[in-house]
Amino acid sequence: MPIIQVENLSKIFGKNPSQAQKLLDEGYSKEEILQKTGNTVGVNRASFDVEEGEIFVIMGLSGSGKSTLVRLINRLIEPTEGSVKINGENLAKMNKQDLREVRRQKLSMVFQRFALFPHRTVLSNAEFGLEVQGMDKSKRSEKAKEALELVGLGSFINQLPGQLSGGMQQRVGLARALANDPEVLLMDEAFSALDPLIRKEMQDELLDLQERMQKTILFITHDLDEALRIGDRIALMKDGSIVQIGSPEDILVNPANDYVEKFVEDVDRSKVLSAQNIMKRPETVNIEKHGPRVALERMREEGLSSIYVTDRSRNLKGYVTADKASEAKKNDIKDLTEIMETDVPTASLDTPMNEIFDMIHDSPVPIAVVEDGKLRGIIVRGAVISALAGSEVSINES
Ligand SMILES: Nc1ncnc2c1ncn2[C@@H]1O[C@H](COP(=O)(O)OP(=O)(O)OP(=O)(O)O)[C@@H](O)[C@H]1O
Repeated sequence: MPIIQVENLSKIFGKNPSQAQKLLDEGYSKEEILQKTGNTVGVNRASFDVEEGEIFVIMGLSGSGKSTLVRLINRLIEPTEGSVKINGENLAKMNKQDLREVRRQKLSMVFQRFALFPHRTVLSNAEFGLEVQGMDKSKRSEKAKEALELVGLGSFINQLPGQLSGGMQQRVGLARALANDPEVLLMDEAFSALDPLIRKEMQDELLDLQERMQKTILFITHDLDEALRIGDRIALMKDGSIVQIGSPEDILVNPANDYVEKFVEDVDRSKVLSAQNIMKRPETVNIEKHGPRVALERMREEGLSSIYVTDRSRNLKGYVTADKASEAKKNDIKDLTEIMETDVPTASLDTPMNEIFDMIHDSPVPIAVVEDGKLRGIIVRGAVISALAGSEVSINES
């Protein structure tokens, strides 16, 4: 079961939310609704699941509804419509006591401005959530120390926040949330106040932490690069609605509409896309069955100047060029092995685009994408160029 289930969730601020929702459903825009009714659309019928152990990013420009959505998820505000379930339990049905328990044990917030107490030590700040829960001193110290170790602050526990850099302060905030050992970390623009280099460092650290601890993380950001970098999946919001949910690659390669397309136009694709996103189904000949004559025919039919050679189980053996095949045919050579090149340019499914770009530059043949020795696809020059340029690319798996 997904750990968070959001269904048809709406929040409209103002005096007549149900009238506004009706207009929204009829297709009026957020702006028109504000003009007509004076109500503001916060979130409009959002639906998604967050699976255990994933980093789910909610991404959108300022005012698109991210914070409202997070506040609905921990029920700091009440929805106009729809539901939020945590581990299958409907938040709307919980009393205050249950809700407090959920916030404590299941969802921990990490904030943008760290929310640290300046006169408390790092350790005491990290203990804060546990202190509020009434955990005794020695136990909470132990847990807070563990969390501080995890974020690399083990030797700073007696410092005051003011003695630490911004990045380190953010780690204290993160340690405080981790000390609670929540099922889900809610991170609302958690890295937005950090300068770019530190921010990147924190992103790496979060990914690393995630790998070690398999936490479920709901991460809010207005920064597309950040979203693409850390998200397993991203929900892209505009005017309160989710316009697309998908992996970073999905969003780049198959933008759902003009808005998303425009949005991702300037992204450095070389960092996000990998071989599997741009490979296509290869034409091949079978080393056990075919000779130079068949290879040549196939290349002529498909307009290729070379063709990959595999065995019956698709293990990659090499390639032959049209020139060699035609010469072999003339000289009545029957065996592909005699004319086959075995020095093949290969990539794996997750080889990043920038490496492929470098490889394809001086490669006489398309790059072979290989997994466990088997040929999974090929990458032609044009696909690399058009993917980098952001135009349509075809995704084909063999
Ligand atoms: N308490 C409120 N009363 C009225 N309108 C609100 C309230 N809170 C948010 N809104 C409106 O709801 C919309 C979504 O705001 P929200 O803060 O969720 O966006 P956001 O994507 O988090 O933006 P930011 O990145 O600037 O925080 C905005 O139009 C905002 O003006």
